[in-house]
Amino acid sequence: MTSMTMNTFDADYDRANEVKQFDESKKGVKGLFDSGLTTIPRFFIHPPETLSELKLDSRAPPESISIPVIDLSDRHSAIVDQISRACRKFGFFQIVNHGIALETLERTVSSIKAFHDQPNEMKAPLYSREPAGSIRYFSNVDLFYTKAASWMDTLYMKVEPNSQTLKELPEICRKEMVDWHREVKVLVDKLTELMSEGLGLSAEKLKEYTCLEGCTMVGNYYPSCPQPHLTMGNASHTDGGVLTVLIQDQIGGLQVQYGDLWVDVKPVPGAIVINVGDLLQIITNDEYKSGLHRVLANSSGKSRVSVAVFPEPGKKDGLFGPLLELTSPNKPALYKHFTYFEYIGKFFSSKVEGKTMIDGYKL
Ligand SMILES: O=C(O)CCC(=O)C(=O)O
Ligand SMILES: [Fe+2]
Repeated sequence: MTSMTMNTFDADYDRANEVKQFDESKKGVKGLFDSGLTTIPRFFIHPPETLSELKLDSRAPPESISIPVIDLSDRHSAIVDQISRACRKFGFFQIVNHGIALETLERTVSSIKAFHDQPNEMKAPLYSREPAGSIRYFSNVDLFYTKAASWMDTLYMKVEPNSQTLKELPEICRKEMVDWHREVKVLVDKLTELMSEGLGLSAEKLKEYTCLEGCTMVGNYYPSCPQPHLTMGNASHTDGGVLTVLIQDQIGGLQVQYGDLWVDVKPVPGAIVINVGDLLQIITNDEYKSGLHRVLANSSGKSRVSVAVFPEPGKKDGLFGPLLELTSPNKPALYKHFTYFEYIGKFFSSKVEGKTMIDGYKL
């Protein structure tokens, strides 16, 4: 343990005050980066356990362990089979030949980059942690809960069920995000069918059960970090929802845990990353896995951008739990039932790191 990492957790260090000042500046990590700093503020330094694990990165996984890239123009049965296997093994896969133009993906990512690259005066009015705010920007969703902040800023956009909020999107990315939202809805429809078939269920089953009428989109921005070995881009977590649709630029840094290895989700031009969320792991009674993932602090010299879409169940009073079809005397339900309202309330009042909603509902 170096003295520097020890200092982070020193009693003398007025962490609470530094974090508060950072938040009140409304400038985000981008603001820190623009100030030209060469050492990161201490509250970004991750604990020794996390940092020592980063050093193990040289243990690259064997070639045979890689996140599948699935060709959606393949034979239907082959696609279902590959998706089913990827959801069971990693909870992550990428898709190509999905019918969405490369140019559309690039425009979406560029528009989010343009939002974050604006002068601070343009973004500061949107900086907020007000949970009810549909369109807002912040650095670290869990800044006041987490032990160590991560080197990222986020534009948060809750665009459904109230689609009027699409009109409130920042002008600089409005058209692009409206277009992306439309494309993703069609894609999610198709994916839930394939994932449902991959469980041996009818194509419509998962869609009907989850009723994905809500939607949150996030535009993540990871400025280059002067001390990438001391922090994270995005601390390890699982996503809480049913599935996540993610696009990333070509910089890289997203990794998925498999056993005790971290496997890269390598940027593939034109590919879309899909991952299983905690709710889907619960619904499928552990047939599908919600993959633990993280993003390394970016040291490329350029800012990394990703755009994640989280479709959400529309009915908050709806009950969720393992599907009856996926339980049997040999494999009883592993989770209790709960309302989505209760679930989402818990989700937003905890830190991101190591987060999993799974444990709270185990029987
Ligand atoms: O930036 C990435 O590649 C991943 C983002 C992510 O995990 C998230 O927004 O939940
Ligand atoms: Fe995530």
